[in-house]
Amino acid sequence: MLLIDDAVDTATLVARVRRDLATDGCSVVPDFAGPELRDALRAEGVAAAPHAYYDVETVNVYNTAPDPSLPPGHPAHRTTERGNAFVARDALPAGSVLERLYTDPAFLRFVADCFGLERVHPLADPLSGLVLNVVTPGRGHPWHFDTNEFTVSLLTQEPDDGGVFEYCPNIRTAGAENVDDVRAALEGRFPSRRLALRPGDLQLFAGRYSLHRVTPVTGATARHSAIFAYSERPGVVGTVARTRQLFGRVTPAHRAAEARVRVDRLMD
Ligand SMILES: O=C(O)CCC(=O)C(=O)O
Ligand SMILES: [Fe+2]
Repeated sequence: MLLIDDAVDTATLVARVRRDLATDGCSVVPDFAGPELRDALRAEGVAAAPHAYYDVETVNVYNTAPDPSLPPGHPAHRTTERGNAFVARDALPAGSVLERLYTDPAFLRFVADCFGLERVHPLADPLSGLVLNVVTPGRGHPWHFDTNEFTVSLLTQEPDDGGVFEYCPNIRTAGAENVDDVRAALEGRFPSRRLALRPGDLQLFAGRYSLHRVTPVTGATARHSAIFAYSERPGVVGTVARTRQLFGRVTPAHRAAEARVRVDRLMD
């Protein structure tokens, strides 16, 4: 097993994560990666970061195009600049700890158990399944919902200051957008939580229902986090449009597969 030590009482850990996810949509396993792995992960992030695709994009929390037909005051009208940048999976070296962890069968089992799923699969997407999220000083990752129902992430480098993960637990559901609450959150009038993440901490998060952001990074050090995306169905590939936005390019696999997994009718 990679990273998951046989000595770890996985059943107890999974039970705790499931409780956290049920109540908050989020759970953190502190020190998931021990000191030696932390150094390797940090080095992998630092080596990969120059490959990040920078394009300051104007986005709303749903990552949707402007829609004048929505009523005035709808949170979709409110836009900000997305200042973070992603390194695509294919820019990480083969055999990296991140790549091995992402596809490790024991880790897949652990993730599936934590989210109460029969199985999870690494995405078939050559770019977006495993990414490094790079937030350089002065930039942040603004409030948004994820397209994926759940993600797993691992902080590989901590900023000197700022760069805090903040979220509004389960502010929307599969059946209800709750736009009044979302608007209140964007105006700082809705309860949120802040996570004090340290390098090596594993975060399991239901990001489709919990509005979240990374506050602007200050100081000299960039914030790096590895984001692991999984799907319940094998073969999931992102859309051409979204892939181009995130990485500035697409692959033949994206052109070949414009269909994608949808489990609800929420805005993107
Ligand atoms: O980097 C993080 O901790 C959060 C990233 C995130 O929310 C995302 O990539 O959708
Ligand atoms: Fe997110």
